[in-house]
Amino acid sequence: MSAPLWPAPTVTEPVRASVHLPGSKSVTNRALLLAALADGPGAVRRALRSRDADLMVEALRALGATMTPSNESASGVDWAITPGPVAGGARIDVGLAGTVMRFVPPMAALSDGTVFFDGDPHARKRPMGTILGALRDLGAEVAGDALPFTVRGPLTGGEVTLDASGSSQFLSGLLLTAARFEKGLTVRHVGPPIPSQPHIRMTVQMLRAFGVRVDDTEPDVWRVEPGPISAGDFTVEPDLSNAAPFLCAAMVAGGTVTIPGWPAETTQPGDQLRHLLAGMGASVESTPAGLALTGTGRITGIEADLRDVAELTPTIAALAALADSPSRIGGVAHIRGHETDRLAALVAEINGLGGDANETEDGLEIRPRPLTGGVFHTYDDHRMATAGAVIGLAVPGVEVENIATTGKTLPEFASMWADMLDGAR
Ligand SMILES: O=C(O)C1=C[C@@H](OP(=O)(O)O)[C@@H](O)[C@H](O)C1
Ligand SMILES: C=C(OP(=O)(O)O)C(=O)O
Repeated sequence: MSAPLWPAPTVTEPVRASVHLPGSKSVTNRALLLAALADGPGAVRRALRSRDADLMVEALRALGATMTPSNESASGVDWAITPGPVAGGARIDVGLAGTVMRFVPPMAALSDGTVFFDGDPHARKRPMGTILGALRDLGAEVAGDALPFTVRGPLTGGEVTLDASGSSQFLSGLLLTAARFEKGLTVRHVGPPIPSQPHIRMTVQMLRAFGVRVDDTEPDVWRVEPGPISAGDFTVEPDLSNAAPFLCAAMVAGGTVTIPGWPAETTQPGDQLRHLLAGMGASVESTPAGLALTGTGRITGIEADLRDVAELTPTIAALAALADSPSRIGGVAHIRGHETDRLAALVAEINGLGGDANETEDGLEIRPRPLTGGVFHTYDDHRMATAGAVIGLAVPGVEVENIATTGKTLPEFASMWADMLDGAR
């Protein structure tokens, strides 16, 4: 059965909207895991409710934590979390969530029982070998080099060397549980640069917020001291990567989109949107109501290395396909291992609408060419779906396949999009 098609709304008038975004996926899934490993009951507030976050909650429950929701609303959910001894024997569904497949196995290795992991069909293709190899080097019994696999501890920690150039999540995953290893952990990265560095800073900063001592003073070396993870009360920031398509709407249609609650300081890579989108023609300012982006409907192409902000690539590529000058995006070879091969998918779908894009060794080249309507395939990738919605704003007749795939990180995307555009059509 083919997936349903969503007729992407086209705009004819400038947009004027304020868009409240729920919590960051990356912050939510780190906070939930740290709270489940802490030394007593704690709370994670305004946590994202989405497929990836729900998979994390179920994984933590399966490993022995008690997770109780309250105050559920459009801005998220508050979790009361009581850690338990990490239990073996669990079967964990990681879905297509990188944060679940890379962050939970080191926690599972605290148990001396076998824990089984599997996920969506495409999840079996996402790279796992680096982190599973590191767990093996540290003494865990690991069967498999990709999903499905089993992990059995306990491991006591120590030192490990790995090449995290394929995903920053290999490193973040090890660091998040490391304080609970008897000897702590020293991780040394050897290889090409690690992508998504802000996500590593997010890991280190959140570990410190939970009372863990981390030394990151030496380049490419991280030392986590053994000790308790302190229970506390943690509030999640809005998801700035999911702000991307909404901010882009003001660039495509003209007008202003405001995102309330944009943090003054943050480790989220989405914060870079302020500079990236300004470089493509927007004016961006902090206002008392939030971050406000004003666009003119004209988009300038971009030459950018997106290694640090790799998850923004699909949205930037969508804008580039609507720009009036060529774009060149580099530094993102590793996103071939994201929810889908994003470089291949973006080229296929932009060109499928009559565009002019090609892959390079580590990115994309996109040249201006008028686009026409058609089906925008999404490959179960939430960011492909939102990229299709951005293109559809300017191109009549774009139909986005399986818009429900946005539920990975933003289940309300379609209704939020419609609300934002109310009055602009
Ligand atoms: O740690 C995280 O929360 C993430 C790290 C990044 O992964 P990569 O380093 O694989 O790009 C990012 O793209 C992903 O969306 C979320
Ligand atoms: C790469 C992404 O997700 P994941 O956490 O599944 O790696 C993403 O959200 O763009």
